[in-house]
Amino acid sequence: MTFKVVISDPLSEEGIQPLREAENIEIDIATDCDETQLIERLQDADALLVRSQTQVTRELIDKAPQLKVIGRAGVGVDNIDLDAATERGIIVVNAPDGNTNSAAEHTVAMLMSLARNIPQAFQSLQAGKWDRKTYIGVELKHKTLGIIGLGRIGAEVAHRAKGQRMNVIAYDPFLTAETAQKLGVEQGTVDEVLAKADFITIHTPLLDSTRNMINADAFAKMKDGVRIINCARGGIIDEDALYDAIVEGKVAGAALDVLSVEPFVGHKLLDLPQVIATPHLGASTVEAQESVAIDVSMDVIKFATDGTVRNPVNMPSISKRLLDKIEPFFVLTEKLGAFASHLVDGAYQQVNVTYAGELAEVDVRPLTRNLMKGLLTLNLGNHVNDVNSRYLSNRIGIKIDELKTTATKGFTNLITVEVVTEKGSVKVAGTLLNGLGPRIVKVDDYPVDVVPEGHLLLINHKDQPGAIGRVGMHLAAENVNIATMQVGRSEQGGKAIMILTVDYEVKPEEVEGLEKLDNVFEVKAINF
Ligand SMILES: NC(=O)c1ccc[n+]([C@@H]2O[C@H](COP(=O)([O-])OP(=O)(O)OC[C@H]3O[C@@H](n4cnc5c(N)ncnc54)[C@H](O)[C@@H]3O)[C@@H](O)[C@H]2O)c1
Ligand SMILES: O=C(O)[C@H](O)COP(=O)(O)O
Repeated sequence: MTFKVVISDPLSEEGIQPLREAENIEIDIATDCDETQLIERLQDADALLVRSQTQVTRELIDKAPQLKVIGRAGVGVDNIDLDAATERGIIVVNAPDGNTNSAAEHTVAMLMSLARNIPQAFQSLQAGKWDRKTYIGVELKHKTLGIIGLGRIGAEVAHRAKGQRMNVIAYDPFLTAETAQKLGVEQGTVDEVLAKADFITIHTPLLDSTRNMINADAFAKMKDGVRIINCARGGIIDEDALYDAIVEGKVAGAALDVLSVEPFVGHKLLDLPQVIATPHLGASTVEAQESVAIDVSMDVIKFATDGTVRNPVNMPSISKRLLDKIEPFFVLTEKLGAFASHLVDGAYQQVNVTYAGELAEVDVRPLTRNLMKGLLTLNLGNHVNDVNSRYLSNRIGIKIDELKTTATKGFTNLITVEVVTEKGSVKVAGTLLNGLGPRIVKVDDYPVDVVPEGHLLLINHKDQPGAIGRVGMHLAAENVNIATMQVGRSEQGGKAIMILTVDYEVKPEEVEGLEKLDNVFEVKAINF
């Protein structure tokens, strides 16, 4: 089957070459489309690739029925409705490293242009003037650069600023004293950065918590004559407050690559002679564009090939090292969840997943997401996947606990899921047998050895002579062939279970017939 990729913003031709060369991938370049036309092109699309221009709204996502991946050839994903994507189980990937250098270099270019009035001076020359007085600048050496957001780009800017012999003070909630020391940067609070800096550059994402963070209050805390650079995202600076601060003389100048609404042609800030601006060019270099387009193309190819990606945005990424350890267990976790889902009645309230043995040492969250996918699919359908299983569990109100233990009960690895519902609970344990695949080894208190494949019948009954025979006779009369049988009991003459593998899916009326047999308490049909 062909995997269709719609590209709605201009991407580097070299960068999308891997997609062109990939087998079974069809590319549809939809860069000239309006929204209605884009929705039409998305009807049979599996993936959508964008930059910052296309607004990937909830409405657009809702109207793209086959969409599985949204690729952002760049860093910022504020143009993509991540919640809507997650709810639909659509994985969003970006290219977090490909444009770091370009964005940092652009920031430095803006910093220098701002300090030396280069764009204004050139404009004046173009206007036929030789004005050397108006455009007197300031030096960077020994000035303080305040960096808000010391991630990939912020850190690169810090390196370069040190090269200009600037002092650097930075605030980032994740900045450790050790990293600050390594970068040669003073660590400060936001207020300290605002108060000490001669130049302030912003490198945070646009989030609810960063929207308008540089507002009138923040300007009031800054030095008089401060200069501001924003090559991150429009909306982080309150533009009216910046305008006022410049007009009042508090801020000596601003260099802006981004504003809250783009394109920002005609914005009032552009009328101020202290403002220089570029039309969102931070990532616009040949190198960065090729790199980010290759990164997302490779992730789309990976997704189309094995359903995994390297740079997920709406679920935690899994390092290669972790993936090597946990990948074999995905087949077990999904089946454990599916197995348990067939055994419980009532709305799920609590799910406890216990990991024992070799798994107790690693990050098991991806396995729990996969187990929840298995558990929810029976009732919610096939749109449940590893991306949205946590979201759907939260929405339903299921509390999930992950536990780790060294008590392996003789297995090298053991995963136990306990599902508590309003009507009761069930506990299923499974293991991955080296070379033999997954096995269910315990159902509630009954030790069993079941291969979770094909069509299973789980029969709760009383342990007494003839019970097995009656079930066998009944199924024979219904022409249901038994391939394997497992019997487990907690004590002689007590409650027991039979787990049968049968050749075909058992019909509901056949299940009802079994439940009418003497001393049969409950029958569940499980189909993998
Ligand atoms: N102008 C452009 O063309 C261009 C190019 C690339 C990236 N960007 C923008 O730059 C942003 C940063 O990119 P990056 O690759 O460095 O991302 P990053 O994730 O590596 O770094 C962002 C940093 O911001 C920090 N942060 C978050 N909230 C903060 C807050 N309230 N105060 C201080 N720090 C905070 C985070 O802890 C993180 O370290 C992107 O989100 C994107 O919007 C713009
Ligand atoms: O977030 C980013 O990666 C930059 O803002 C680049 O955006 P662009 O791909 O539209 O140039």
